[in-house]
Amino acid sequence: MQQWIRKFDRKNINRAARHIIDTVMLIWECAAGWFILALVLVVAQAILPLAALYISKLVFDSVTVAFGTADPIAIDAAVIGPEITRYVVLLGVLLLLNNLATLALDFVFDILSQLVTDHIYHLLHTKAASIDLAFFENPDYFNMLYRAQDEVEYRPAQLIEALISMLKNGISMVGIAVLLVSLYSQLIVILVVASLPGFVARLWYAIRQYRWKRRVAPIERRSWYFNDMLTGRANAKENRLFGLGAHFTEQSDGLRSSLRGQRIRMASQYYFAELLAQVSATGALIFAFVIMIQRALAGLLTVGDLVMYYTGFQNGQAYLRGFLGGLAKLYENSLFLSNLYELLALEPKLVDSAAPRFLPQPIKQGIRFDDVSFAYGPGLPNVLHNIDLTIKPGEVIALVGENGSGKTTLVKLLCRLYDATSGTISIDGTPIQNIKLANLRENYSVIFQDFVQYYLTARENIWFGNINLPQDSEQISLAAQKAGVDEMITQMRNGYDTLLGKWLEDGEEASGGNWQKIALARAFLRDSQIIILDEPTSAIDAIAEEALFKKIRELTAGKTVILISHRLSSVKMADTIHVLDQGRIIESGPHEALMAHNGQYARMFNAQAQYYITSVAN
Ligand SMILES: Nc1ncnc2c1ncn2[C@@H]1O[C@H](COP(=O)(O)OP(=O)(O)OP(=O)(O)O)[C@@H](O)[C@H]1O
Repeated sequence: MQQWIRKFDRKNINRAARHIIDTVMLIWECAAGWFILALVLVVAQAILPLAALYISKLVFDSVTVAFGTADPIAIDAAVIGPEITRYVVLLGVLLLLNNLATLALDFVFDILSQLVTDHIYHLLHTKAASIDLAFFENPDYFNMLYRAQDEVEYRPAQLIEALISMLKNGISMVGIAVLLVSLYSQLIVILVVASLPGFVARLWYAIRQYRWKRRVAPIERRSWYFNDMLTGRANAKENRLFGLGAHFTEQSDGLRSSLRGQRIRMASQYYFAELLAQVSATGALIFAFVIMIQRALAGLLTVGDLVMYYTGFQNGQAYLRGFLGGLAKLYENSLFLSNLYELLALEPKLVDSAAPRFLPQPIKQGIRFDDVSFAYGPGLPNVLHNIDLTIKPGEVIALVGENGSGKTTLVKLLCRLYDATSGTISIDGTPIQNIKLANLRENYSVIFQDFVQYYLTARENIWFGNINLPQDSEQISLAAQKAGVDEMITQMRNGYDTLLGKWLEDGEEASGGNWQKIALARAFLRDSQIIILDEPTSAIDAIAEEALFKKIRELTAGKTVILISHRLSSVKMADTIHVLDQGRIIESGPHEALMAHNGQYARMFNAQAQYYITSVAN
């Protein structure tokens, strides 16, 4: 118990209170009108049953009086007297109104929940689109995202439900409290004390469940990963060819069974606590009933009073249970929403400086890396060391080197997807941190090796390269021609409006090389000063690749081009080739100079050439 009290400390309460207020504000922001309507209906729903209870007491009393004065045999069902008739009609109207209010509230609650859930998704998506790339390479972020997303479908709805339930039951409870105090004030104490165990059980369970969910997020994500691998398209081929299906299923079953075991253990503890709460509530009801019977026998209560007080106590228990349950649920949901607020509180670190500049059009002096070093995070080793590099405007440069030598990282720094750990990257003398981020990125046209295949139309796939153009711009097919994919697109069922990929109905699948050419077309569409192609032809056949690189200058028309490729024969036309090795530039120069130098580049080039000669000879 002590441990539990420690857990339920002031900090938790403050945090929960803050999140409840935040959530109410959030509901207000996106659905003020519906929220007000819900409140009106809640008040109606709280008052109507109380009024109905009072009217039913009047009916009972009138019937008792009629029993005392009239000959029961003579009482005709059709003639029950004007007073009783009035009460019964009124009772009927009140009950009907109450049912209508309940229905209307359910409907409003449904709409309210959907509006709030959609609004939260909007906030989540806006946040995910604005934060730094670094977040997406960090498991902590994915755990946070998983926790926030896992709950977003139903937590806001539950929170609204809890709020509504609290309000409704709270108002009704006050009415019942007044009624019970008028009979015997201690009844209220019995009511409250008997309801507390249930409240405590729910609160205890909420905190346990919240902590458990935080702890198991990585395991749940792992289990989802196996689910994706088994049900997704990406792994379908390998699963079959390597026979991995059974292995992944076993892994997934193991994780799910461990999670299930933990869940069942927690649930059984909760139901045991709930059972104790029910026992205390039933005991309290019987005890209160005995007191009421004593008072009736003493002549202090009419039969109508007895029925009203007994029903009132029973209802009071339900209202109090509803109120405290609502409070516990509110607390529980606010705890879970803290996952969402934690995510929404993330702020990008890569932001504009106080007075950002714009890139000159055109760039005159070029790009400079001065003594740039970089590590992907605190405590991680540097993957780039003291890079000095100059790229003149209009120059075509190539970055080559073994896997993991740092080529892509260098380009990511230039795009300011990360900031260098030390040293400066500048364009025309201005450090890129001082250039407006949106303007900097507008000036790049980048295709990374892990380019995106959008399961949308071919047109959209290319148009995404420059969404400032109209979607029917002729430049889209020109870009496709440059990338050598126009013919393939026009031959598809709906030409540029053909849906690509097999994700949606009517989609047509493109080959790996054609997907890559479409990505290239996307890069060519963008009217930017700097073009970065990171292994842009890895999936393209050798002839198409050769043709593309031969006319790269023509295709890029005087722009600054950075090429990354492992096929050295393709990039030998670059003005300057920089060879990276373990995060350092070890050689730089045009192809001929590097060959004459007979260093690492010459060794790599000769090795590849040797392979081609051997292949041809065979
Ligand atoms: N997000 C990341 N977090 C931590 N380390 C990373 C991350 N991305 C890359 N690295 C590490 O940085 C180093 C350089 O990787 P980079 O992708 O820049 O090499 P590369 O030369 O482009 O390789 P490849 O030719 O295989 O594409 C590698 O050691 C890699 O493991």
